Amino acid sequence: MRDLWRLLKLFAPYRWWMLGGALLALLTMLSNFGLMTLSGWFLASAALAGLGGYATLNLYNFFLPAAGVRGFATIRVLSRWLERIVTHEATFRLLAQLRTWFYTRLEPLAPAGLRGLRSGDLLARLVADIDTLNNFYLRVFTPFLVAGLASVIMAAFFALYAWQLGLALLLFLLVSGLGLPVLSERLGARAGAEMTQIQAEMRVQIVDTLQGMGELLVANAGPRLQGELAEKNAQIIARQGHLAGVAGIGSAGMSFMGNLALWVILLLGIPLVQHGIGRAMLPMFALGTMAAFEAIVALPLAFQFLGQTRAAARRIFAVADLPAPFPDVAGPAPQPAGPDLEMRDLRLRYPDAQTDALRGLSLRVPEGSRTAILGATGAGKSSIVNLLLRFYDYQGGSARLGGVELRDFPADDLRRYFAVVSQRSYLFHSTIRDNLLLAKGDADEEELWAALAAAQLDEFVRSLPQGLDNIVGEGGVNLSGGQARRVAIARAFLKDSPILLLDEPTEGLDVITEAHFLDALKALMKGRTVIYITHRLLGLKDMDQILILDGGQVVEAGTYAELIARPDGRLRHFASFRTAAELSAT
Ligand SMILES: Nc1ncnc2c1ncn2[C@@H]1O[C@H](COP(=O)(O)OP(=O)(O)OP(=O)(O)O)[C@@H](O)[C@H]1O
Repeated sequence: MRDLWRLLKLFAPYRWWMLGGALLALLTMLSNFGLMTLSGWFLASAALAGLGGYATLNLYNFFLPAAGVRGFATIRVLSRWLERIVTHEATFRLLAQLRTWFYTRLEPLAPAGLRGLRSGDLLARLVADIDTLNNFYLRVFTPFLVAGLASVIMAAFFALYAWQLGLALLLFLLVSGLGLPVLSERLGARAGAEMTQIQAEMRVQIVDTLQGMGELLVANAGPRLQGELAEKNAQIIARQGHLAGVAGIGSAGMSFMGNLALWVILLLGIPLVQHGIGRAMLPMFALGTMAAFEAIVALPLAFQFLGQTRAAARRIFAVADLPAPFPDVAGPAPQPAGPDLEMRDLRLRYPDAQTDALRGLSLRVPEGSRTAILGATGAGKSSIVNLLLRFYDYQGGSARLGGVELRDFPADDLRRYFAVVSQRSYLFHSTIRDNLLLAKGDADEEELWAALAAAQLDEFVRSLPQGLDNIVGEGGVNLSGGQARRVAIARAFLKDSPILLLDEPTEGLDVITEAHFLDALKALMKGRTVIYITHRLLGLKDMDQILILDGGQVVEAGTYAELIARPDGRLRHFASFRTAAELSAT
């Protein structure tokens, strides 16, 4: 229940929308009850008046009850219409509120704090669990509130005429509205929980399978995975069958109780008629009982959703409550003296790792200079980028931007100083325009084209049927590797940050594309402080310094000319290997 209470608190800004929708639903329910009871009484009275002959007919006032019936019917239609509008509006607002709230909780966690979660699991929580929570208002909160209030009001109405009838109706509504759903929930709880679990596992497996589709095809592992998925599917179908059976028992039970209530009310009512209650009252109670049951028919489903909502709330809050991997500072942004970087004796260890990725790293990158970082796989090059962007915290030493410790910047503010072009620069499944606007949301058409021109991609984009509005496909599949990276360059132009981080930007490109690509990069480097992480030789001569990393430390530093001149130097060694490898590849 604590989770549901927390959910309600989260929805507090929209409480008037929620209450408004629920009260309109109550009005619909009560006007239906009014319509049925008044119609029952009216028809019976009219019939009795007819039986009494002409004299009684003249005494009988038809007009007032007929107007009442019309009034109730009109109110029922209008309130239902308004209820739909208000509850839908409330639902959309709550959904938006939930998604933004969850995203704001998730953002500070990424990437370090989300390491334990698989992407399929996260996706399920983001999409399916949030949707389930969204059911809370429409399928749990409103039905319970309406059923509770309507039952009391309807039973009180019966009790005005005879307390026995009011009590009987209330008891029937309580037993049917709470007892039957609780029984159904008990019967279906295990299957429901198992189904949620299997569905979650299946979602994780499907996302994983889709991501690794190429490998699976090559390894011919498709049939085995299909078999596993079919097995899970069969397990889900079996649970669905069980739940459908339970739902069937629930709705049959509800019908049975409704009819039983009708009989009991009639049996209680007949002696009351003999003791003075008007005869026309009996049909009124009968139809009223049938209408009263409409208030509780949604409860079995509400109970089912209650279970699902609690499970989804638990899962969502479990992620939202994950501790931030390191505290982010709030408050005014510090003012660094300039875009120069200095690291001293820096130590970085990834969470759960046994050893440090950076151990005692020291380097200095003066403002406006160009630094290349070389090193074997695992030497710690990308860890420097992770550290500068505050994706991970450092445990020892110091790292400063313009004299200010990185830890003293709010992370968002620090990231404004950096633009990144890497081999993994991600393109979203959207238009080229949207992918560019990511870097500068308010960029106008002219700025976008200027950035594309600087990245030497304008001609290509102009040649596309929809130009800037062409879809790039998931991860940029509709673009070549070189084009996708030029979009990343254009983004960096738009962002216009003083420091440029290039993390193996030409990796995977052929030699000619690489040379052209470097031309576009050179334009981007102009006037900026540059850190260029690479496995390639191209472009190294233009660097002011080259740092060679090994085991998370700088082991050699100097200009290209200095380092290549060292007979036993690593650059020389690397260059001979690289040239041999590049030659043998041609
Ligand atoms: N997100 C991470 N979580 C845990 N360990 C990591 C993570 N990223 C890197 N490491 C580890 O930290 C060490 C340094 O990795 P890093 O990616 O910085 O090396 P690199 O020099 O960039 O290598 P490459 O040239 O292959 O990209 C490696 O041992 C690696 O396994």
